[in-house]
Amino acid sequence: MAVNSYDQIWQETLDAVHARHFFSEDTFNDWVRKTTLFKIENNEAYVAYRSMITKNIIAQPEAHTLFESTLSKVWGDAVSIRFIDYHDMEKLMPEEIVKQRTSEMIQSHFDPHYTFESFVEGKSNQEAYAACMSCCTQARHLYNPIMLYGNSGLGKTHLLHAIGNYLQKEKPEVKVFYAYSGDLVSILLDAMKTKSVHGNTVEMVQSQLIDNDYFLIDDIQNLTQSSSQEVFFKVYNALIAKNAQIVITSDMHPNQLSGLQSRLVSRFAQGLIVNIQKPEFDTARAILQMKLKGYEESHDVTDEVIDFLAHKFSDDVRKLEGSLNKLIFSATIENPDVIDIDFARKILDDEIIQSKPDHLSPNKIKKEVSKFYGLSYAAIEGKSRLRKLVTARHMIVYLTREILGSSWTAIGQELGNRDHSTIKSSYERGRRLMETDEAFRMACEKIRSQLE
Ligand SMILES: Nc1ncnc2c1ncn2[C@@H]1O[C@H](COP(=O)(O)OP(=O)(O)OP(=O)(O)O)[C@@H](O)[C@H]1O
Repeated sequence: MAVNSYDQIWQETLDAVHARHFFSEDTFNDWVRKTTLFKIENNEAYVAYRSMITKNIIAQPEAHTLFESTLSKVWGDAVSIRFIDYHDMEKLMPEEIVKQRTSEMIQSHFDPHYTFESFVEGKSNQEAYAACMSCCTQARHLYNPIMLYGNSGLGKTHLLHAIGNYLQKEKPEVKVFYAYSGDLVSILLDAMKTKSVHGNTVEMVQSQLIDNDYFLIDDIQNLTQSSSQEVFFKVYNALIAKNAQIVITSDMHPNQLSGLQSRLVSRFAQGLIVNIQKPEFDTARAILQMKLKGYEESHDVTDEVIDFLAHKFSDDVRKLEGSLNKLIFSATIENPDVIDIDFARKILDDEIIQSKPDHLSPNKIKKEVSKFYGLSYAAIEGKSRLRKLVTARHMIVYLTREILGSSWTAIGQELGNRDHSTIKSSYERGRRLMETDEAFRMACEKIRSQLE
């Protein structure tokens, strides 16, 4: 019988005992729950307790009888129970103890908020979303491993948890393992330490890791410890051989993963490598709108604020969320009629200053763009619609908004007092050109690098 099944049986037994209200709520949660069923052999069940208080509670004759009758029902056959001190159990059945510990070590927990439904899809992340979703729904794993890479805060962990949550709900029979790579290293190092005392723990952990249908590892770049990489390599190969799906995340492309053995990196390249980029404006906006749900009644946030946050903090969705949270929190204290751009600027001043390159100003951007296109300020600020002038204006608006997050009005002033809506549509035009016009995009990169 697998260790996990004993856990399940004992869990059911405890729940049934709990339902009888034999123990007070506190006694049950503080003492009775802290027991473990290790084994049932020859109709004898071995249950361990960790403190004498627990023992005194569970071994009273009436309680003992209740446990035995309940466990017999759950087990499907009459059993008698031997309550044993955990440390004695360790001597009696070291192997079971080790199995128990390793199964505790590798249990996976998924954040219930990180689901596919709560993930906003956009051009920047749609491939990653589709790859993760399809590995859950398709019977055959077409891409193995799937590797998601991208900067911090762009939703990689969210997608791994979304896979876990989806599978737990839709396919509960499937076994899913998730770990942050640093935790996986600790699990493996712990196993290596206990090896000499209780048999080969590493092998046990290894076989429990392989006994999964989905294997999700977050931030693989931190798996730098070499003996852990050895074990990981074996586990990885065995999982691929049995067609278990592997999904890995990293903050960089596998080719740049310097701390990992090249044989591992080359294996990652055999699957599907997908880049997650920073959310484009519309996606950042949609993320904010979604995070705002539930607050609409109590807080009126203007569209301009949403646009402002989406421009300013889209490099990292964590910062995007954080800025919105800070606004909502401050609004709860200061109680403004509406969360408008002035309120947002006042509250987020520190964040804006931190993320704004301090050597830059709208004027410096105008200067660099004018130089690049060989145009005078007067021509740029004037009314002529010559193509080169129009392009330069789009470039100034686009860069000033992207880099500095300046308001439409401030940018308009820099461009000969053009109005708010002209600047806004010029920015939209600039954004489209970035996607469709290679020359514009390359010019933008060149100017940006000059500015930096
Ligand atoms: N497209 C999205 N839709 C909704 N929420 C998102 C999206 N992308 C990121 N988030 C949210 O942003 C936060 C940071 O995301 P996450 O932790 O998944 O980033 P990450 O890429 O794993 O970063 P790191 O490499 O630092 O671990 C989370 O709260 C997540 O829910």
